[in-house]
Amino acid sequence: MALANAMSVSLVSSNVCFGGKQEVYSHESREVKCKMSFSVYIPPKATDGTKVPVLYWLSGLTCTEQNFIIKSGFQRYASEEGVVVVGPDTSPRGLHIDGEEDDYDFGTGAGFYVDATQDKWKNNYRMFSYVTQELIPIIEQNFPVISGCQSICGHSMGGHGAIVCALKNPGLYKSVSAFSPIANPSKGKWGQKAFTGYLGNDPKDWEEWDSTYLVQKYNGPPLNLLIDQGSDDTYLAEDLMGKNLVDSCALANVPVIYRLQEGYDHSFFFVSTFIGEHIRHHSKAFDENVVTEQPITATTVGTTEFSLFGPSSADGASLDILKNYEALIVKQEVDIMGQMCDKYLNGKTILTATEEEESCCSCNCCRRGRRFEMKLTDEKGREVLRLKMKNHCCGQCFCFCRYEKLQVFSPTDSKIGSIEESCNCFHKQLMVYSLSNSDPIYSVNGPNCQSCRCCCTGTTFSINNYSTDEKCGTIAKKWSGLAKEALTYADNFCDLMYFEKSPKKDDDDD
Ligand SMILES: N[C@@H](CCC(=O)N[C@@H](CS)C(=O)NCC(=O)O)C(=O)O
Repeated sequence: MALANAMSVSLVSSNVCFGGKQEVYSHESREVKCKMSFSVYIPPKATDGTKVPVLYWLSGLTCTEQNFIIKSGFQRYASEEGVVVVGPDTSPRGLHIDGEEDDYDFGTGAGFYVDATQDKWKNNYRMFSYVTQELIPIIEQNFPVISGCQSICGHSMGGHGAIVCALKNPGLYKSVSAFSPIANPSKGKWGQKAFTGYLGNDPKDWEEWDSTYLVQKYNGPPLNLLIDQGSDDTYLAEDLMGKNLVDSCALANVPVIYRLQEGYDHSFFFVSTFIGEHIRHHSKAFDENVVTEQPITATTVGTTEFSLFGPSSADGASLDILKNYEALIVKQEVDIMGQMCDKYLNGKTILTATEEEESCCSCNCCRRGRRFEMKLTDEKGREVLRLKMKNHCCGQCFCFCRYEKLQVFSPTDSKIGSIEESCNCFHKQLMVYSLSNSDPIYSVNGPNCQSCRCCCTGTTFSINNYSTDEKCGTIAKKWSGLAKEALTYADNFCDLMYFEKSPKKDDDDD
């Protein structure tokens, strides 16, 4: 009976939105010992009671449960992806604790998602336990969500709160994302003020609530961590310091995609621009068949790139995922590759590329110019990378010096790099670019024959590090007959790609 009361919620408002319902509820909270409000968006897919995954949203300083539901426009994407979205208030309210209402960045509207230890605050300012322990069962009891299928994201104070909730509860969330998180609160003025008040004067005690320290100890399943940060955010240098968290992730070998978005500020205009991408990121993580985790960091849309393998590493970006694999097979419509695979790939870690989409030109002369999309999957069939080529036919069908550009994306649709065919009439050369570098990171060098695909029985392409010219891989192209060669674009690209250990790494190992 006591449990039923603890779980009961009262409807405050309900509005139809993108075919679903945007609602607000209140309830008496066990953890923060006052009445709390939270928002719940129920997508059309779940309005008949069908259970769907749930995404928790944590807002920033000064917000209630209202700001996000009014300003971000997230409902369009939650409706499309079929995700329930829950957004709690940012602190307890109306407790008449001395000093509670004095500042916008402490007390009311500024709970910082910690469990306070200081006398004045410790009975009520328990937003961490509220979000991670009290709210989840309340939502599972009262709304159509799949138990245990949840992710978390947030903005600023809430962005950091989301990361801390995930770091302190390994495996509780399938993925985590943040907009402009207060990433190293022990070092910034917002964080120092709040932590002193809630946690006391000893900065050592703050480390338990600071993501930049916590990530060093993280030892759980993949976090699937995505962070967006505006480059023109006025709080970036003194309060947010996302780069500290990224560097800490690099040291701890915890993957993070950190995107510095050129020109954006700290406002909900920024959140509303990228909230669709975040919801899709979480939606992919709910799908067990997709690897949202990349072994490296960090894409940016602007000119800056952080890499988990050293801030100025030229081959940063997620193309490094290929280093985890020893070979890539391009799957063909007539699978003679099986025999080859058995022969050459026994015991190797492999990726398989499958062409996804064929459209536009069916005429043979245009087929190299048509749009296509190729999925690279690991041995468990989980997507690791995606290659896309936009349709750029026609008019050039008989030009030998065709300029082609293949875009490389992560499974969550972040652009990682590109592959371009250089304009050389005598031999085939492909250049592999990461996002921020103007120079290629690898070159793929074909034989000295433009039309080799029509006359060779087997061909080898070498993959070289562009700056050192060291060979780091091979593409073995096996001629498989005219009928089959005409079937896919994929087999024009390569049949079998071996990634050799780079000579430099071998040296290091010695
Ligand atoms: N200068 C702001 C600082 C607080 C702020 O920027 N809050 C962000 C989160 S850290 C926010 O979401 N504000 C509410 C809104 O924009 O609707 C203020 O005094 O309100």
